[in-house]
Amino acid sequence: MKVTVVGAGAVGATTADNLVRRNIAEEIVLLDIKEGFAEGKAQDMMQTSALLGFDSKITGVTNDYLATAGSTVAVITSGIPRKPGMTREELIGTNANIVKTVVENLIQHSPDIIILIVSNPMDTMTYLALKSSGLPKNRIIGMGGALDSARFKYQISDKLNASANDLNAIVIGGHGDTTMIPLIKHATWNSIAVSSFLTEEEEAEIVKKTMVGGATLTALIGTSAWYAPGAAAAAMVESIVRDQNRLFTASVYLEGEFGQEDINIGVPVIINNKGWDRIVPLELSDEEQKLFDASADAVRKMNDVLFDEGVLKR
Ligand SMILES: NC(=O)c1ccc[n+]([C@@H]2O[C@H](COP(=O)([O-])OP(=O)(O)OC[C@H]3O[C@@H](n4cnc5c(N)ncnc54)[C@H](O)[C@@H]3O)[C@@H](O)[C@H]2O)c1
Ligand SMILES: O=C(O)C[C@H](O)C(=O)O
Repeated sequence: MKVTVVGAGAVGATTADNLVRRNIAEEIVLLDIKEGFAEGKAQDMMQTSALLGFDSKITGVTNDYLATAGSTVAVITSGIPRKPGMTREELIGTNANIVKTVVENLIQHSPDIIILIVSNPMDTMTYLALKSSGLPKNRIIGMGGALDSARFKYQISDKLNASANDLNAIVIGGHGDTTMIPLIKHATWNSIAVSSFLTEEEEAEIVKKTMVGGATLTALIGTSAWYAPGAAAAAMVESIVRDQNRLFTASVYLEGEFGQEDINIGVPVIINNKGWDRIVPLELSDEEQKLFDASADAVRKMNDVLFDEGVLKR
């Protein structure tokens, strides 16, 4: 099984590193537009195999899509990350054309491919990948909710002094500082509602910290995060290639589900070898539905930019 990772920068290389060291795919191709960059990162990772004991093989290439032929999955991380003080949405001007071209190139050599979009603004990039490629909706998945949910669990675990592994908690909606919706009232600690251990103020603090999780790290590091994003992308790839039927929140195309249509946005889905297989129904309170609708409005506004700028035709 071959997996391609496009973009050998911080997130792409971390995704590839997680894939090789955990033997998730036999063959990984790391592709970047910067001459020699992916080749160097791939060699560096291969040189850890004798130390870590994996058998996967990773090859780096400079913009050579022939090398990606026959890939089962591709993870697209190519594009620019934000700097402190920026929003993810400000990246659209540069990243839209990169993502569109990369998708075209991938499909040309791997017509049956499942594509996982990481580049920001992720929900809009996922919508662009779907609309520009014409691929079946189940084969285009946006990675954001898996990361945001992991950050949500981290914040709850920190507050409760509990293991994050004992928590069940998801974030739905757009992958943006103001659009994501951490569902605190649905969160449980091994089936016990976390609300029963937290004050309203503590819950609000957890939700706020989760929503600005990416911005907080960007301010600290000077560029956006990569360890948890890479781990989240690799976990989703694993569920595809090992047909695990894991439940993640992911940005998928809605056709009336959750009261929305013609949009890619984060909802709970099952991920397996078909891509995203099905949406898992979830009852939202009136307040949660209102937040979801507002989040969809904001994502749709970003999607409109694609049409206004002529990247997509109506
Ligand atoms: N969805 C998420 O949860 C999430 C999480 C983290 C980062 N991101 C996004 O992922 C993207 C990458 O972040 P990063 O920190 O890895 O950035 P980075 O700058 O470290 O790496 C990006 C890489 O993309 C390459 N690239 C640019 N154009 C290309 C093209 N046409 N073809 C192939 N490669 C190309 C660059 O050469 C660079 O190596 C950003 O847009 C960032 O905002 C999303
Ligand atoms: O914060 C960012 O810009 C990158 C990514 O979307 C993240 O959440 O880490």
